[in-house]
Amino acid sequence: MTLAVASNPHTSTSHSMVAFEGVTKQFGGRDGQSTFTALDGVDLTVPKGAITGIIGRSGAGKSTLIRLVNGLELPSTGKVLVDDVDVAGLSDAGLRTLRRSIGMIFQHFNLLASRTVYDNIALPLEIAGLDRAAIKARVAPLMDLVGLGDKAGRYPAELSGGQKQRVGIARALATEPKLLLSDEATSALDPETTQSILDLLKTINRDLDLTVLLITHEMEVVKAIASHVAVIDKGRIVENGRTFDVFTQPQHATTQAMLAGLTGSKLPIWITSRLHDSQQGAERVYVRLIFFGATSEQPLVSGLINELGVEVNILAGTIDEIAGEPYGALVVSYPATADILARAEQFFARTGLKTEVLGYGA
Ligand SMILES: Nc1ncnc2c1ncn2[C@@H]1O[C@H](COP(=O)(O)OP(=O)(O)OP(=O)(O)O)[C@@H](O)[C@H]1O
Repeated sequence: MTLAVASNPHTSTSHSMVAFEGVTKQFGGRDGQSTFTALDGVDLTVPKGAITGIIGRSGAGKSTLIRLVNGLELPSTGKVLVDDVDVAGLSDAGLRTLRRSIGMIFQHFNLLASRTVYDNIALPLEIAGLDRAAIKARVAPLMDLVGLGDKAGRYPAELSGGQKQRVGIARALATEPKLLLSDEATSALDPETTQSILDLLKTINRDLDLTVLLITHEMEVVKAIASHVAVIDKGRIVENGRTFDVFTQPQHATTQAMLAGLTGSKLPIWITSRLHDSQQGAERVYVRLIFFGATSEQPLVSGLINELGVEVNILAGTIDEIAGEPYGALVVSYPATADILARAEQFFARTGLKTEVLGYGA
């Protein structure tokens, strides 16, 4: 572990690869300019060995957050620790060592057009002063790992977007980093290519035990591979935790808005238009049934129908996977008589099925 320093005996026992502690970042303020607060009191830990997503809209502060990790920016107040080392306290040599231990991939790949695939991947190793034999020993297996074993002599202009990002990933891995930063790495790719790059990142995370911190504005990316997520809005972390928890029970309005449609939370207009809040005189109740964990594997819809002894209409739904865990949401309606409502409540309590009453209607 290249970053371990003698003054910190706890480095190997820490569970966080990156820790933001009360980080604020302001820009401007000189020559009469007004200051702009890009990050405001950010507290966040990035667990070792996991894939963590930071999601937010354009201008939320994602790039600033990532640039603080490799010391391209320094916090105005607070601390950024990488493997327990305070980035702001590093000497130039320490900063160079830090940057070699952090790989980075970009939305537009940032390959050198005049260099072949092999030479692009070799570049960080040349800069680090490795000899030709050592470079070859490192680059050849990396090309195989990213599936470009037969493209060594090709130039970036001869590659597809997905292949370019594979070169970017191999280059990022050349110095055997412990942390990979991904800045919108799939935003310029089509959905199918995005999926193949996300699969590759997942494989690398697992096989190389590499911590991944990715920033994105695409919920799909987080949902597909990130076990942990932080939602950033106007420079503040408004919500964070396990992706499954945040996506199935979003607490903040920004998260809810960004998730609309992704996890079956947005209802079709033909349903919302017939709903009202009052139970008074309503014929039917509209309920969202949420399946996850143990409840995703049981025949609970047929159980509900049997229990109530009336027809249950299924109106909308989604069955999906979030960060590798099954998740489903079904919107159903059934008669809103006192007896049936009470029996449904009992059924939900007994089975542990999570539900949400959406409203009442005809
Ligand atoms: N060097 C700088 N000087 C002044 N303002 C800056 C600087 N860097 C970033 N900002 C401002 O800080 C805010 C956050 O920018 P940042 O690039 O971190 O957002 P982002 O979430 O990555 O957005 P995007 O997805 O559009 O890249 C923006 O309003 C931006 O204009």
